[in-house]
Amino acid sequence: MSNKSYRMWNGNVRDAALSILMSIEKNQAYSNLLLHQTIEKYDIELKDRALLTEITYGTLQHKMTLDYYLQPFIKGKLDDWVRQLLRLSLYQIHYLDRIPNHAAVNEAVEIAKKRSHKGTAGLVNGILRGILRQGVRSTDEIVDPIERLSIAASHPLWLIERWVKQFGFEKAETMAFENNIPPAHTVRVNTTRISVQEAIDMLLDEGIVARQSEVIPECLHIEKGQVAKTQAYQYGVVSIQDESSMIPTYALRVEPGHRVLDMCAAPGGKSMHIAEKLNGEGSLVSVDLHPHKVKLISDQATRLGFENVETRTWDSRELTHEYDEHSFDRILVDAPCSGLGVIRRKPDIKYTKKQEDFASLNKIQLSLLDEAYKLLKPSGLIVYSTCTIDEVENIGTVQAFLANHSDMELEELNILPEAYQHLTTNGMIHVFPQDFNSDGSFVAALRKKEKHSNEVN
Ligand SMILES: C[S@@+](CC[C@H](N)C(=O)[O-])C[C@H]1O[C@@H](n2cnc3c(N)ncnc32)[C@H](O)[C@@H]1O
Repeated sequence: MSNKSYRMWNGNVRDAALSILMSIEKNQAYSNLLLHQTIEKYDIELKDRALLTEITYGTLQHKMTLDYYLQPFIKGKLDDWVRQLLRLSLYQIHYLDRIPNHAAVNEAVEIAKKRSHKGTAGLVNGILRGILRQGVRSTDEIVDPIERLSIAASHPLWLIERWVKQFGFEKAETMAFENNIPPAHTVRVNTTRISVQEAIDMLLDEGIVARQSEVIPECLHIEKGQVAKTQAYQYGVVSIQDESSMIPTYALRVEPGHRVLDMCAAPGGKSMHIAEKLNGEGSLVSVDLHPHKVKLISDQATRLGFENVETRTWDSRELTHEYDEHSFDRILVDAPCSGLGVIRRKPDIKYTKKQEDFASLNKIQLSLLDEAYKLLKPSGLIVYSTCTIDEVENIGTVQAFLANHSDMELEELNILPEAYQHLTTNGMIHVFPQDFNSDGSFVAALRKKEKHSNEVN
């Protein structure tokens, strides 16, 4: 059977989920992008869209647990697509109460018939009916607690071992299970245009139910409806952004009139938050490596109506070729990272990241910070942020940077909203997904001293 002969969407949700999962497994696509593209391309209706998203994400999130459940029922080798079909069918049987078990089995058998022949359909039928009769084994049977957590929460063993070492078992366990829960939907109100209450009312007029966050004042939690298609979004009243992604702009202490640089800016979420804080006074240069990504930043600036945002396609490790040293009051380095804080949005991350990735990321992060240092005015501020919770990329990178720059020091994060204060230490904050139901992230604020200590006297 060639999976390639299949269109992503032929009107059957499970069949589409199977095709998407196959592409992700072969590393041909990222889960969030492929799902989004498929939904948009085929204009899949709301009901099917919700089920397709749930089955695709759920199967991916629980992949290792599903394989553990399936293993006793499988004799011999299976084609990849058959295994994937079994996983997504068992996901529905085990995790989704509203889908009758016989419907999940019948759908699987029909798909197997269409994609192959009666023999495969019989095999799928036999395995799934065997599971319905006997039930699945419990992960409690796994003796070693770290191995058990790895299977029960479906995260690779090395990752659980790493987290237990860095944060202790309890925190690692909570985070691993939290990663399998759908993320909150949040937006940021463009308070240069409208008050938070006016934004809530405007969204409600379009059928969107939103409430103000108790953490960041300009953040709204969306409780019902899709914001991306609303006029409130199109007219630049709100922007879609995770709440913890709003922290770096606070830490940057942007004031109207500042000259600000965002060195890793695409798709532009934090850049636009900075532009809102500038409120039309001062300027922002938003840089990213790839032209197609830089276009996304310009599109956002146009949507929000900011004229003081300049976008550039450049390698930010070489920005001193373009700008004089000491040019900027504020610099954001929202660095490329492993993304371990956003596993809820992109479950494939937990299976594709490798131990060896951390060293190369650490190197890029430090090069970006070194370049930022040169471009920063004396007494200016660099904010280093990531969407990972890994200590090597976070505290590790900051410490290595500080060791090489004696005139830089950590700046207290007392500027952050009150709810975050208990998580800040020495100018750094680590937010875990379980803390506020937001993405996991890290932020450090680094101030350049007025004069280098060697220059005193
Ligand atoms: C975490 S994302 C930034 C998200 C963005 N700040 C936002 O809030 O929407 C990191 C970005 O860094 C960019 N990047 C990676 N290496 C870079 C480099 N050497 N120079 C400039 N941008 C780079 C990537 O293309 C990616 O868009």
